This record gives sequence, C-alpha cells and structure tokens, in this order.
Amino acid sequence: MTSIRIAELAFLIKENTFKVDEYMRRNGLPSPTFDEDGPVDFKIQSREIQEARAIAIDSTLELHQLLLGPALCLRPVLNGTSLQAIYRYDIASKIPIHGEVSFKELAHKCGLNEIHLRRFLRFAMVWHRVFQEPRKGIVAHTAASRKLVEDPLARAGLGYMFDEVWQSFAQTFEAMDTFQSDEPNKTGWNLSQHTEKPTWEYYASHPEMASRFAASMSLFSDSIGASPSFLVQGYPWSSIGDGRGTIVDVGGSRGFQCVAIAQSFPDLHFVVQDLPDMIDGAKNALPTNVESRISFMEHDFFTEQPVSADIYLFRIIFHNWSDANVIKILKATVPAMQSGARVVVNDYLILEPGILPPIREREVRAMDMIMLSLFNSREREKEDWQSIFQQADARFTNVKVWVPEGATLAIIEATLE
Ligand SMILES: C[S@@+](CC[C@H](N)C(=O)[O-])C[C@H]1O[C@@H](n2cnc3c(N)ncnc32)[C@H](O)[C@@H]1O
Repeated sequence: MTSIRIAELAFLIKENTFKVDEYMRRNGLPSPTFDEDGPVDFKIQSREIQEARAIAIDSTLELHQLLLGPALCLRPVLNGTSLQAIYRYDIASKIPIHGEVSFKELAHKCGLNEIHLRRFLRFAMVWHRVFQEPRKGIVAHTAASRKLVEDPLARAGLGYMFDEVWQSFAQTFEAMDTFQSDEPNKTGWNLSQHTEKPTWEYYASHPEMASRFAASMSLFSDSIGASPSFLVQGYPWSSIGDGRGTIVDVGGSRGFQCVAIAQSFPDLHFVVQDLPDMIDGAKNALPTNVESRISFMEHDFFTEQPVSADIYLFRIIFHNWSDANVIKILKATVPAMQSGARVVVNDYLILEPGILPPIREREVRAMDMIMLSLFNSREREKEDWQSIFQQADARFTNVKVWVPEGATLAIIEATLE
C-alpha cells in the first residue's frame, strides 16, 4: 500500500507545483528561489493557486515523512539555538546586502567565537536556508537572511519565538508539576523568565519585550489567513446600528483592526481598550481618514466594562486565557450590554482531526501547544465556545461560529437576549 501512496503523492506534488509555476509565469511573478534577491512574498492572488500550493506543501511533507520512515520521524532535530544566535547577535545586519564576509571577520563583528559562529550559521544554512556559503569560509545572504535585515517585524518575530516561546516549551512540564494551576502566571514562560507576574503585567515594566511582542503580532496579522481583511469582509458590519453603531475593541492593542474596519465602513465608531502601555501614543499614529471615529481608553478587561456599545470585539484575546478567566472577562462585559448587543470573537477554532489540510491543522495545533506553555490557556472547539458563553451568562443564546473562506481565524458571535 505504501508504495502506491508515495507514487500518488509524487503525482500530486508534480501536478500542483506545475499549476503554481504556470500561474507565476503567466502573471510575470518571480519563481521561488533561496537566492538573496528571491521573492519573500509569492503574491498569489488566486484561491485556486493558493490551494494548489497548499496541496503541494502537504504532499511534500507527507512524502518526506514516509520516505524517512517511523524511526527517523521519532528523532527530529528541533534545535533553536542557531536561529536564536542569529537574532541575539543581530548577525544578518552585519553582512552587506549583495556582499560577503568571512566567518573570521563576522565573528569579530559579532563578538563571537569563530567556531561557534560557524556552527550556528552552517546549521541555519542547511536547516532553514538562512545564509549561504558561496565559497568555503565566506558567508552571504539568502532571501531569508536578507528579509531579517530589511524587515524589523521578521526580526522581532524571530526573537520572540526563540527568546520567549522556545524557552517556555522547555519549562512546561516543570511548571505543570510544580504549580498544577491554570492561572496565567504559573506557566513554562514564568519559569523561563523567572517571574511570578503574568506576561502582560511583566511586559508593562519591560517595554522592549512589549514592543517586540506587538511587532510579532503584526507580523502574524500580515500572514495570508490572519489578515484583518477577513474580519472586515467576513462580518455584517454595515448592519450594526444601521451602519452607525459603536464597536468596543477589547484588548485592541494599537487599534489596527479598527482602522481596517473603519476604512470600509465610514459611519461606524470605535473605542479601542487596552492596558496603558499598549495604547500609549496610539491615537497619534492613526491614519487621518479614520482618526475622528476611533478613540482609545485604558481598561482592564477583568473590571466592569464602562462603555455601552453594539459590539464588543475580542480579537485573539480569549485564546490567551483559561476557560475560568474567559468566563470572568465575559461576566465583566455583560453589565454594559443592552439586550441585543453582541460579543464578537475572532479567534482560533479547532476542528476534528483530519478535516483541515495538514499544514493548517499543524498551525492550529502548534498554536494550541504554544498557548499551554505561555499562558496556561488553549484553543477551542465549537462546543467549547458555546459552553463558555452559556457558563458566562445563560442569556447568551444563539452562539454562531463560522470561518470566512481562506481565513485562519473563526468568527464567534453571541447575542445577549
Ligand atoms: C494577543 S494580543 C491581541 C491584540 C489585538 N486584539 C489583535 O487582534 O492583534 C492581546 C492583547 O490583550 C491585551 N491585554 C492583556 N491583558 C489585558 C487586560 N487585563 N485588559 C485589557 N487588555 C489586556 C494586551 O495588551 C494585548 O494587546
């Protein structure tokens, strides 16, 4: 049977890769390459071709694992040290674009032992296609390392992943055994950062980490399936208060989701609530065409909601909190809600195993594991969302859950009757 499957996968890879290749040629798009000048964003607009790309990726993953065999699948080399070093010593920015540098000189520039530098970079070259060695002992950029030089968000995302997320993974079981708690300050992240404060509180006194986190979030929001445009197009905003309603974006960060909605719906009004450090100076950074309709307010969402509105939006908030804490947040929201007001959640949704294409299921399950290590929280299935709303207030009826086509995040809507 296996030999049939590997041949089938090889066929799928060929058929779908050809489709992507043909689309790129037809649209004058550069073909993917690891070279320094290679494209970092493929700019595939067609849904069909995005699907073909996903099938090719899923098939290559499965074929790769089948050909490795179970013994090697059980021995992955999951080592983040090399990418962590690249971030920590800001190695990419020390290599000129379209230039090259020797390991020796680069080690000197980074203040690193040459042997360590060489092992970090050669690992990154063969595992991640970050940097290349055009001649022995000489380092130059690839498309990935160049992106680290040119895109501060990509750099922030790398730092967040390896300085915080990976460290938390390693301490997760220790935290589970030690604390046996689902509170957000009893996690692998807390042990790895040596703090008893929950993340958000800790960030308040560590502004560099807070802004690195915010940058990582906006990097993530720019990725195809998480773009704010899915929530803009996937929800009937024009019907809210006859198109003139008020939306409170709870934990709305610096308001970029509200900006996206406001730009498409010119009569809606928005209040972005978040902790003081997160919104500091955010009003001044708003685009002028929506500035008059978006205000910012300091608000801790565990305290009673002070604003009466049509919609309370929680975008990528609840997946950071345990069920008990989500229920507390909802209970604090309810007193401000008139009958008919709605809570709209834009967050992950776990489907039954095998329903999503493997590459998408991997993403959601990876996020679910990250939530455990960072926040003692979890991603949820449809029934989990329904149960949480019911536990928060029995008047939350008719909880609707849907995923806009192509989106990573689901929309969960609960109306207070
Ligand atoms: C994962 S981010 C999501 C931000 C934004 N909604 C988005 O879609 O990108 C979580 C946000 O919750 C905010 N937050 C955390 N604890 C909070 C609290 N107790 N009250 C209000 N906001 C809080 C954080 O500052 C952060 O901006």
